[in-house]
Amino acid sequence: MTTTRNQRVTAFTTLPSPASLREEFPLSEANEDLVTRSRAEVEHILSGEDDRLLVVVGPCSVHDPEAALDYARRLAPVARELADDLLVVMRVYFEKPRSNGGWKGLINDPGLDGTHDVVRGLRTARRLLTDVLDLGLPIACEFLEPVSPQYIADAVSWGAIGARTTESQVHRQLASGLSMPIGFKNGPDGDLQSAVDGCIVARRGQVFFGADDEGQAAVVATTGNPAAHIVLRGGRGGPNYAPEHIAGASAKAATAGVVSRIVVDASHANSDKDHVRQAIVAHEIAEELPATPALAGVMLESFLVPGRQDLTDETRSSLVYGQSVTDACLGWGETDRVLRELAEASGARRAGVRELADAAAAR
Ligand SMILES: O=C[C@H](O)[C@H](O)COP(=O)(O)O
Ligand SMILES: C=C(OP(=O)(O)O)C(=O)O
Repeated sequence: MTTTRNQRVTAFTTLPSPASLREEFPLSEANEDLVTRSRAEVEHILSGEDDRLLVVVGPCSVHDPEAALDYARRLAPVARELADDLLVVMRVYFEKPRSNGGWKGLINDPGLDGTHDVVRGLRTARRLLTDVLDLGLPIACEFLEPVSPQYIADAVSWGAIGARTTESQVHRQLASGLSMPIGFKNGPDGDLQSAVDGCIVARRGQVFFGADDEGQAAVVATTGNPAAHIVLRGGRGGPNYAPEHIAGASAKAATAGVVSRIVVDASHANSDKDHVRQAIVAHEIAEELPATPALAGVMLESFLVPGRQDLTDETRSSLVYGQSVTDACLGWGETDRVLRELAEASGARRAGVRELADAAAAR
């Protein structure tokens, strides 16, 4: 007997249903409130109703849930302290898009060793999400696999569609149905139009292939996501975090009828993936912030220990605790300093806006 089916498939492993995993690791009522409230706060920052600065900060990728939680325990009190000026959302990224192969994140390969125990990855991810929420921190994720959001998105307050998938119809459709604001990165080559187009498509209701709560293949119909917005992350031609880049992107977004406030990623091609440079970029953004009204938020890649390390068969058992195995990150000490610098700049911008409003009211 010959067959034309699945000639290159070696295995199908059935996943637990999203509903059963959520039942195993449920969100408490307090955590549901936190997710709902923080999603609304992000939306209000994007619309300008909330004049604080959104800061999406945390490891490039989670490879060690204990170290990520350790990081969250340090971030949570700082986030609370700076909450008048910043809305801090922690990067808890489980899915990594790779340029030319490599480890694809904790959900895909929680053992970091090519064993790809995805069911364990989903459980580990969900447990960490609930632990981070328990500390009072809202969560940011990149969504990469079209079905994985069903397992984790209820815990997420800000989502990204990454540079490598911003042109993908599958990801744009997915964003149209996600319950939180979604940032579309500009393309790896620096192309802004792909992010604008992503926002346009995501704003509209879509019909596409997906999975329902029971994990059953389904046709998904969505309302559209009005909070889809642009994230500037630099490109092959260089960085794009300067005030003129932000103003240009904002004008382009406004013309296209999408959210015109912008998030800037201080990492990736805006800092040439150099964590030392990332702190300089964040400093420049802070300096310009009072005169950059269209800037809604900043993304930082940060972990406990500065820099990055290679994940290989040789290093797997002796990895440095709290250091990134993907992109280089700011260390905790520098992160704390940068967050305070951004809070001060955001405070100055808020005071300036209030002064202008008072002056207008007095006229
Ligand atoms: O943020 C992470 C990385 O920039 C992205 O996943 C690509 O990484 P790579 O170029 O090392 O594959
Ligand atoms: C992969 C990421 O970024 P980008 O899509 O901008 O490369 C990321 O933020 O982890």
